[in-house]
Amino acid sequence: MSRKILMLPGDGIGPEIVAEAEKVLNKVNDQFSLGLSFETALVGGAAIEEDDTPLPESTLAKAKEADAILLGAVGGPQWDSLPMAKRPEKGLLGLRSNLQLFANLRPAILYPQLASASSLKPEVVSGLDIMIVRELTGGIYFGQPRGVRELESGERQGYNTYAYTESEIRRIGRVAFEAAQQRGKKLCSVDKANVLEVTVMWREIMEDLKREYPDVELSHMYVDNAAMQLVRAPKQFDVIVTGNMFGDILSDEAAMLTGSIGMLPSASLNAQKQGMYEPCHGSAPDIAGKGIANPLATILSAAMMLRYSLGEEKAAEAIEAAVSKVLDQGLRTADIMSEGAEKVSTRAMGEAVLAAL
Ligand SMILES: NC(=O)c1ccc[n+]([C@@H]2O[C@H](COP(=O)([O-])OP(=O)(O)OC[C@H]3O[C@@H](n4cnc5c(N)ncnc54)[C@H](O)[C@@H]3O)[C@@H](O)[C@H]2O)c1
Ligand SMILES: CC(C)[C@H](C(=O)O)[C@@H](O)C(=O)O
Ligand SMILES: [Mg+2]
Repeated sequence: MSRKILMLPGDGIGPEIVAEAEKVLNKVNDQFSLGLSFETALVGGAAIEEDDTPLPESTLAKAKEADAILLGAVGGPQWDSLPMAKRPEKGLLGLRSNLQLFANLRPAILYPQLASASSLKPEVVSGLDIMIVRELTGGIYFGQPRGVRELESGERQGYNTYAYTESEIRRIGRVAFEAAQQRGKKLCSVDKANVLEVTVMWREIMEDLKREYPDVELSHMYVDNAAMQLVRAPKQFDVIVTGNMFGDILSDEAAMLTGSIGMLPSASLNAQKQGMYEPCHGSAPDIAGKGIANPLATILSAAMMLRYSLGEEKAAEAIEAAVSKVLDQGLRTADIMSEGAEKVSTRAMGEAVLAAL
């Protein structure tokens, strides 16, 4: 059985980190006889340069055919002045919406070896293991109408629409309840139901779903409080479910609890469990081309791919164990460096994971 993996390196540090993850995937492919075949395509700024569009038809076609996709990152300052529809980020958003990848899983796990790399006190974060379930194809990211219009006064007004249908909320709610059932059985739904009608309905639907999952303890929290609680006492959370934009923000915040955004992987799944896997961070233009980016979030995203889209739990665990081993060996990229550790490059970190496999 051959399974197709599409690699989309993208921009900035994307190609550097995807190269390391690809080596790791190749190695487990051999070790576990996974029958994976790889293809590469352009997305984001790299595709704009080549094809004048952030999501070429050929890339979308390959993405639809693939069993799973591994994406590096898109974007960069050289494309920031383009009109919204032509920006690199539209390539990523287009993939998410075209493939209906509505369920974004962002686990924030603190490796014990990195307790001192977190900006929070070790006792606050030690043992941290939370899962943020972010809705990814709706909400204010995709709501219509949107744009910039001119008012009668002649002043310009920018506007976006925060909208969710009941079915969109229900399907992400189910993913989150099921995730909680397989973990600590606690689900916190994050909203702004004291101000926004759409999230009043969100809260009602989560309450309604609760009856189908009597073993899960459901709580609700306003997003501003959630942002605060995440740094005050993050271990109170097990699974968090929230909309697209709140999830974007809270997951970057959660990343820092684990020491660095360079450690946070993600899975974006559709109803068929086809998935796109990517680190939560961006293209990091400030360090691109220097060979110092942390490839572990991307390597851990490859492990999530094996687990969620390909059903290869053993291979996924092998990668995760290898990552843990290189951290045990004291190897650190600059972002997670601490006293007494050995600072290594992107490539050296990738090679160390390979060796640990
Ligand atoms: N999924 C994606 O493709 C994605 C996600 C976020 C941002 N972006 C895009 O990336 C560009 C830069 O955005 P930003 O600066 O806000 O966010 P960013 O995540 O790219 O960078 C934020 C900070 O984290 C650091 N960082 C990020 N990843 C790292 C890694 N693997 N190792 C070490 N350090 C790392 C960067 O050096 C930077 O200081 C923008 O164009 C943005 O739209 C893309
Ligand atoms: C690049 C951007 C469109 C994207 C998002 O906002 O979803 C990124 O920040 C992410 O978290 O994957
Ligand atoms: Mg983000």
